[in-house]
Amino acid sequence: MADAAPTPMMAQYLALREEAGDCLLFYRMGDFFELFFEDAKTAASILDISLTSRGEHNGAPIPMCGVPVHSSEGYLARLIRAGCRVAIAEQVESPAEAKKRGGSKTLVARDIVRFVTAGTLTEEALLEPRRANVLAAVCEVRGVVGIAAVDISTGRMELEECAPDRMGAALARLGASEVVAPEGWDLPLDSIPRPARDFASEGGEARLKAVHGVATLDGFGMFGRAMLAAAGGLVAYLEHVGRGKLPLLLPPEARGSDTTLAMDEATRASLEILQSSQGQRKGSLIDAIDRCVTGAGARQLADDLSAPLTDRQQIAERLELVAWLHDDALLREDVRSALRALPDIGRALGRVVAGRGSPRDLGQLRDGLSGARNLHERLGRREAVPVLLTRLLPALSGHGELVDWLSRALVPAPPTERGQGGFIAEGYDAALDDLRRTSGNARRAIAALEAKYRDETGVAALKIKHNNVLGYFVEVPQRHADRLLLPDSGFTHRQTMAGAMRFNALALHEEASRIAEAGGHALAAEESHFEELVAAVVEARNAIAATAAALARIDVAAGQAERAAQGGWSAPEIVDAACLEIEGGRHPVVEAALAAQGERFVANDCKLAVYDRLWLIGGPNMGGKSTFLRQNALIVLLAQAGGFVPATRAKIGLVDRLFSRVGASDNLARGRSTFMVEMVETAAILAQATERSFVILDEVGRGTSTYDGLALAWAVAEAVHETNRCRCLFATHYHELARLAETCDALSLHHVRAREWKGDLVLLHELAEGPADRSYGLAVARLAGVPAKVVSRAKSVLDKLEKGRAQTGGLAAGLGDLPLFAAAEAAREETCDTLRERLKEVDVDALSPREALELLYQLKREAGTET
Ligand SMILES: Nc1ncnc2c1ncn2[C@@H]1O[C@H](COP(=O)(O)OP(=O)(O)OP(=O)(O)O)[C@@H](O)[C@H]1O
Repeated sequence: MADAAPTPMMAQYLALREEAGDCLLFYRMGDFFELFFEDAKTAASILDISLTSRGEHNGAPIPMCGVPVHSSEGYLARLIRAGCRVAIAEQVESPAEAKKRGGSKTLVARDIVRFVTAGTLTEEALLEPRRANVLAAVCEVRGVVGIAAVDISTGRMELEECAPDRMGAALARLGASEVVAPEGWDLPLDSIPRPARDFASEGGEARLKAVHGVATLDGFGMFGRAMLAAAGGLVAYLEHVGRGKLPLLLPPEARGSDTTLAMDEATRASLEILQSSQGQRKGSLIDAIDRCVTGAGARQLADDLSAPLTDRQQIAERLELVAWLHDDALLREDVRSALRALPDIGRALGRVVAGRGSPRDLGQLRDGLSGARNLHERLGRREAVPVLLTRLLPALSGHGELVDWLSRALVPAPPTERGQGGFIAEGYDAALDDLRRTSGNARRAIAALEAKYRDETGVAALKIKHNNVLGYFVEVPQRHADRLLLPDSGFTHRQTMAGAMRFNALALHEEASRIAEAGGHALAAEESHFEELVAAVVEARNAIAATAAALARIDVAAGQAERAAQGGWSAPEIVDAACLEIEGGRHPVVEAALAAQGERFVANDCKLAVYDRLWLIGGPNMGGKSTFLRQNALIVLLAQAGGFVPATRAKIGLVDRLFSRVGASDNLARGRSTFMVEMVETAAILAQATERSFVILDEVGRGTSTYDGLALAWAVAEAVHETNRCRCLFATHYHELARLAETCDALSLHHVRAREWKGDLVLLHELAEGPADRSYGLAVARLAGVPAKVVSRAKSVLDKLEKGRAQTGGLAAGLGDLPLFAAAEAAREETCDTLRERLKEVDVDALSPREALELLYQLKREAGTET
């Protein structure tokens, strides 16, 4: 049977559906957004709303679900969080316009007005106040990866270039909620393919110039080809989702890859910087640090912690500001309470520029900018102001005219809805005041009419009411209607209701028209004022964004100072030498968790130097090894982010790259076994750590058999010591590794202390010098509640094993005569050198093809046997 021709509505729907691509289609019908077919099934199951059906398509019922327009934001938020993207199809003409266009049966025209995607949100309700929302575009140009990233809720845009193998780390730092990349390219995980032609450097450059109305980008910085290509892809995608309308984009900043402390994805995850291993903010570093009083401050702090600095001067400037606010508690509280009152002007600006601003957003800009001006006055009066603050201060003022204008124009608390008017202040526009007066007078006149009609008719229950169908009308109870029904009563019957009758009257009609007319004109006047104010804000967008950024930076510093004061933290000293001297160091997250249970954290020292750069740390399970490793990495990170650190004293030699390989993190979701992940990450460390890096390695080799594990741990420790020569803390359960201290002169042995007392294990969480005397695995097992029978059986197995070890010399028995790592390397180098010598001697031109082949075989044989 041939398919029936689709109804006009179905045809319209299907065309829009096609255009929506892989997004869900929200199809506007009256007060609802409706979803059909597969979209309906997906949305109904995510939103947990009922799935119904409406009409038929090709003989089958069409699945349908819908959400009310007025509460659609909440539903959108849930769909976006579940990983969906949504195309919004609105009615783009009124039913009256449709009728005029094509007769009474004409379908209202609809069009996709916008795509809502995770990376392109601006609505307050859809965004988390304390988290940036980043959209990134990546591509590769001649072996260089370009990354463009923007937080369109605030317009901040940055461009970056890196080698292909550093792309993962760069994307991990950005933590983008959406990534686009050219189709056909080997796409990074979960990215959205976009047409490759969008990612052209010339096109990107032209787009950026057009957006910012400049003839050259030189004023913003130096941008490589790959950066511009990525920017092109980013702007093109934004044009696509906004249907040609671009959101707020501030001038791009180039972020050099060596200006920030490099950390790969595994390191970020294991240090739990922005989220805990469970994927929540609770339990993360930022959760333990963040004392910002504004959302913008919290977002800036997240950015700082994701990208600590490597420039000593810049770090020192941030620290100076923190110290200034730390040392003066009154000043700090003053600044914080001023900031606390300020609305999020960065995001209000984003909405206004994107064309989705409300009168409330303008009100927020007025309050935020005038608050910034006040803060400027207060801080500007101070003497001996830190360098960073003197640079930030000018950005806090300078909006005088705009603030005054907004203050005059707006009511104190403007509404979010602008359709109803009522946001322009009285006294701002005399004509508007007149219109309002007219409609106000007319309202009063209507009240007077009601009294008059009651008098004339003698019906005390007479009321003048209003609805959208009849407009204004007179209503009386049925039993009093007779008098109004008389031919000369002056009233015309309109409607009979159960128990009541409704009438019209000439005078009432006139007053009603006056209200309607004046009201309409008043709304139009307010609308045009709104547009004027929006234009002024758009004009000043870069300066407003600079104010928002300055406020955020001050909030971060004040928050860091507050955190330091609460925890007794200290200002780190940043130096160039490759040292790491921490006295009384603590782990901010573990310490807070212990404090919540009324327990005390034991502070520990760490003292690494060029001549003692690798600490091998042993000791019982649960003894605090991992905690110690991480706390030192976190202290480095916090210090280079420009904040105080949880230690009584810290002297930190600048670190270029930070690596953390902690615990056997399962990554089964990615289809790799625990051990494989461990080795991949270890390989990355060995390949990338430099003499300026800091590495923490926790139980490398644990994920495989004892011999393999020990052998790998041994070789990795040696390589780190001899080749990478970085500062490193290495926790291990292999006692045998202690023998490395005999050959590696910059390696020393340490352990976390424990004691057995009356058969119970007491963990002291205290770091001490020297090798661990023994392991306490069985005692820990008992502590954990492993049945006594099993523990005692394990004890007899252990006794046997230990007896065996005593006889054979143990696991590492044969290692005494192992040549040093460096010596072994040198031997390998030597064989390479003999080959090199042989090759040097060959006169290629004098060889016949046959001889050449012969020689090649011979060289290959030698290389094979010698290595
Ligand atoms: N310095 C400390 N002061 C007080 N308690 C601590 C300290 N360090 C660790 N702890 C406590 O001990 C627990 C275990 O610490 P951690 O995971 O660091 O031990 P570990 O030696 O690495 O153990 P394993 O070898 O089993 O991985 C922590 O969760 C914390 O409660």
